[in-house]
Amino acid sequence: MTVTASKEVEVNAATPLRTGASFLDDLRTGERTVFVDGEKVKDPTKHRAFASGARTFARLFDYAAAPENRERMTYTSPDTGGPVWRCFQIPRSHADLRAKRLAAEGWAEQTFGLMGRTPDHVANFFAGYAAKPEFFARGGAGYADNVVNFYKYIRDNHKYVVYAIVPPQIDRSKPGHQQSDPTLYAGVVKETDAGIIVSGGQQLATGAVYADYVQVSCIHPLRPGDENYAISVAIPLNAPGVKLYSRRAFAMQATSAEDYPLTSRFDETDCFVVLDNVLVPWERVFIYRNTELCFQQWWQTPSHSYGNHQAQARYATKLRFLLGLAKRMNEATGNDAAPPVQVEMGELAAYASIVENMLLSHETVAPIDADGILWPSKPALYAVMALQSQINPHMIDIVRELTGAGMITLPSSVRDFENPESAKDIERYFVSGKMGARERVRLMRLAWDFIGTEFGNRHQQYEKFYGGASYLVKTNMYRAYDFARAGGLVDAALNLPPVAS
Ligand SMILES: Cc1cc2nc3c(=O)[nH]c(=O)nc-3n(C[C@H](O)[C@H](O)[C@H](O)COP(=O)(O)OP(=O)(O)OC[C@H]3O[C@@H](n4cnc5c(N)ncnc54)[C@H](O)[C@@H]3O)c2cc1C
Repeated sequence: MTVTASKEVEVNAATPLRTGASFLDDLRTGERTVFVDGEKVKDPTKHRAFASGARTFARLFDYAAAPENRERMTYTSPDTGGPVWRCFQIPRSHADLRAKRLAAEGWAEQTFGLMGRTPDHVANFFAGYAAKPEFFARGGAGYADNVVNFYKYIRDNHKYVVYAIVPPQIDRSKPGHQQSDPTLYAGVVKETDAGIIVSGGQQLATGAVYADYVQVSCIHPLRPGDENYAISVAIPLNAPGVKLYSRRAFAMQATSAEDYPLTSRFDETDCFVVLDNVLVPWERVFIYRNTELCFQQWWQTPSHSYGNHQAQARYATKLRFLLGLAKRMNEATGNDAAPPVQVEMGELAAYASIVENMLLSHETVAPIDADGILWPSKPALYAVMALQSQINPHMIDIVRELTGAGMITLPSSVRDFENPESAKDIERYFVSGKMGARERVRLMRLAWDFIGTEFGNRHQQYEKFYGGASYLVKTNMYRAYDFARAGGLVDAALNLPPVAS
């Protein structure tokens, strides 16, 4: 949208911040192709699998648009002068990155860290791309403009982008072009004047049911012969030929919000994406048939660092929630004051504090490059990501250990409170020293939904894999660590002067 200002300077008019109501309207009329449970979904805002998730996303939009959160959640678009989400801000100072973290925590606190791909995740990747247009220019004229223009468009119009950047797990022993059919992996199959035609499948677009665009690219290293998969493009989720296959929708199993307090609100869904001859106009192509740029886009721009700075702010929030839950459960069981329990809680608190403080370290040990762009500390980022697949299950195990049968010894559902005959016993026996039966049952249900339900278990898989398989994340850490300094110490030890006799 452009208007002419009085002094005849052309400026872009600011699009008002997106509200929950406008997001739900867009979703209702978006006509995307989503399959779940044998059904083609007409309207995700009405379908049992997605309606409650849609309402949660709507609340996030409203939270960011609320005047009292404006300073925290938005900054001023340099192009329109209007407020836009802070996740799009390209940090140029340590204070900028801190402001971005506070915004990420603002949204994460609304979901207790239980939604990973909120609209600030991939937005941060695009901020990282836009910070380094010269990287994309290496692929040829026009690609830098394409990525910057798309970034400005999604920033100034408050668009929600997700990504599918991992090839399907069909046969990992072979590269894409040697699979039984080379069009199984998402890649270019034809080039036209209007754009490229993309076909194939890609995993795993979390949040895609609710988003406006999906970035399709590849984070795995590609080999010679894989050029067709070496692309980075943005595709509207309602473009002809885009199909989303949702995994089992946990919200459909939530018999009541009382019994499944988290499942019933925070299922963001994960979708396998199928592209069936989808036309991507050239303006939405950022990398084209270039294996080197496709791989390096994550590391030679700050995209991966910005996106995962947000992810770590979300994770730190979730761990704070876990600590709170464990504490409340100990209070309910009466074990809170037991010294061995406090030792276990101290261990949990140590892990949570490491994550929190490494997040702060992203900000304080962040170098600013020659272009004035701030890069969050890579060693601090990858140290936690590399260990997350180990510490997360260990922390969950400690909570399981602490609660004994507390999350299982519960009435079958909230309806047992409604039957006077069962309610009498439940109100009498399901109490704790400090809590009435209803309060205790609600707490333990919350814990079980966090840990034990399908929703809770998917989260453990999420924390292991959202940033890639751990052997790959550890490779990122290997690349980020200052081995020269470490090796220098050993050299110094080997060259110590002789000990005087
Ligand atoms: C809940 C969830 C949500 C996700 N959301 C998204 C998303 O929004 N967008 C997105 O693009 N991706 C997302 N991902 C990540 C992504 O789709 C993959 O799960 C992730 O990159 C790992 O790839 P893979 O699952 O194919 O596992 P594989 O690459 O097949 O690896 C599986 C396991 O095999 C072993 N292995 C394989 N090769 C090696 C090797 N060379 N050395 C050592 N061990 C090896 C390791 O144990 C590894 O963990 C998500 C994943 C999950 C679980």
